[in-house]
Amino acid sequence: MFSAHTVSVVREAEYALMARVPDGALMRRAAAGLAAECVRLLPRVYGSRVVLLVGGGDNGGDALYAGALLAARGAAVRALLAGGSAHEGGVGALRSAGGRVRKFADGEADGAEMFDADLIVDGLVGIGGRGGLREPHAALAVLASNAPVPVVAVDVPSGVDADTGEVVGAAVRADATVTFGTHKPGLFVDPGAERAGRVRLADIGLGPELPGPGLVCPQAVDIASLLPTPGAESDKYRRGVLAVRAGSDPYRGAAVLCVGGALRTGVGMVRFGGGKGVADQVIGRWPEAVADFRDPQSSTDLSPGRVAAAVIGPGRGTHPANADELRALLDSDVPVLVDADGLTLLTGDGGGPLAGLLRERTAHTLLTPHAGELARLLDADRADVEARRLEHAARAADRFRCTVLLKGSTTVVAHPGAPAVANPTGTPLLATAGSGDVLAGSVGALLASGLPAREAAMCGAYLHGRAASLARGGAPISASDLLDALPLAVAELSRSRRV
Ligand SMILES: NC(=O)C1=CN([C@@H]2O[C@H](COP(=O)(O)OP(=O)(O)OC[C@H]3O[C@@H](n4cnc5c(N)ncnc54)[C@H](O)[C@@H]3O)[C@@H](O)[C@H]2O)[C@@H](O)CC1
Ligand SMILES: Nc1ncnc2c1ncn2[C@@H]1O[C@H](COP(=O)(O)OP(=O)(O)O)[C@@H](O)[C@H]1O
Ligand SMILES: [K+]
Repeated sequence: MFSAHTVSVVREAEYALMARVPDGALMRRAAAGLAAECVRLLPRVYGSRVVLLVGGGDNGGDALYAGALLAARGAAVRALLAGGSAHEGGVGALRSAGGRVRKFADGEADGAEMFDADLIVDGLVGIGGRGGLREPHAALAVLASNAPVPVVAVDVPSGVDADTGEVVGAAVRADATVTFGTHKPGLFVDPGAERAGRVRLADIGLGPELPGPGLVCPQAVDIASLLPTPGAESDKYRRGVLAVRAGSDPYRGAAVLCVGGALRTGVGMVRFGGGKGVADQVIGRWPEAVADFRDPQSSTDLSPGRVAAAVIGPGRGTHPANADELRALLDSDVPVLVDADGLTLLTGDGGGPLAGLLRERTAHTLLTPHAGELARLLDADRADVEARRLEHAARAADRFRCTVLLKGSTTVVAHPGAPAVANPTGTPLLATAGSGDVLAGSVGALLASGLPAREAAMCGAYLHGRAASLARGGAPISASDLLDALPLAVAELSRSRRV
């Protein structure tokens, strides 16, 4: 599990560590880690051309000391200083090692050194960056991103907010980022994650000073250890029965995809509740599902003994009868996942009785909105939700006192009082109709297997993203392809558990 800490936490930890180590030791450790990554990225060090982009703070200092280490090994290192001042010790070290330093003039559009370089090191701003990049930093960031040369970012790509991943205006697009002491949340959450490239953590001895993380990014082994596996004594009831309330006459496919997502993730049984037209379609595709034609609003089917969890919403409709159905589910003691039309009902909940029920629930509850749905739930702007995904998911989790999985370019999971989760898997190919219905079924299956909502959400999002990558080897996929690939993703994780 990768851990990330916010800037204020990192600063506090750094102060505590600095009190115990000699002056300048941390920067030298950081520079050594950065230089090692540069060596990995260069075809060879001796005779290579390295350009450092250097801002006025310690981020620039790291770049300068790393440049000095490379210059000492025979690289031709040039530093372009953005602004009037730069870390004095770093400038001195680079010059002593044979590197050259020049100021990048305001309004200069050239930066020719960059286009001839073998590597560009982005030391414009790190965790001290505030707001969008100013000039000449912004111009340098654009030139570096356009040069056909690998870029390594120091601590965070300049222009990316380290805490949120937000990008306002120009930002460096790095091939690799060397981050110090701990990961920063913005390296795992888009749009920042997309700018960071491959992220490597350089140890500067900060670990003992750090409290628990603010955000985690689970890896295959973490998901594998959470994933329920049937044991010798398992039967279909012990493995978990999932109630699916998805689909309606106009949207029958949503029911088929949601039930399929559950079955292909692994569940004891799916009980599908809905009208005859849609139920026939579900059973036609998935004969192993059990169709329930009883009044869907009746809560008699919702005792925890009968079903272990329920999914409601995909393609279900937003009529008053659907609101009654949702109310009955929220009123039960069964873990519930609310998606799509279920979220719309929550949004249009005049006076908030449904939201009130949500807040009072003691059973696990999970909302799975995309950015548009979350914006409506919070009465916020969709663009703001996409720019600052963690903040908005956390706000919804606090407001509704439940777990929130926000879908999109980076899927994030928020749960009151627990570290946020950034999902590392997935591809933009997932942006295709019906893939959210598959996710809802898949996460529902994990809830029914007994995982708590936060863990079910992180496992389901991980599997869904892996399934998309495995489905057609990078070619476009449809939601149905995801169903075929989900078992491959589960099997891949099972293998990683055995290693
Ligand atoms: N504090 C420590 O113990 C350590 C810090 N380290 C490095 O130090 C960095 C933090 O250094 P600083 O606190 O000096 O901060 P930074 O160097 O990240 O940024 C501050 C500088 O950037 C300028 N700046 C801020 N926002 C800007 C914007 N939007 N446009 C243009 N210029 C902007 C400021 O005027 C200032 O000159 C870390 O990211 C890391 O690279 C490492 O050396 C490890 C140890
Ligand atoms: N740009 C993207 N990159 C990665 N995943 C994405 C992207 N856009 C959407 N997704 C994923 O695709 C799925 C789409 O779900 P959703 O928006 O509910 O669509 P639908 O309602 O058509 O099923 C979600 O799992 C989401 O995280
Ligand atoms: K940087």
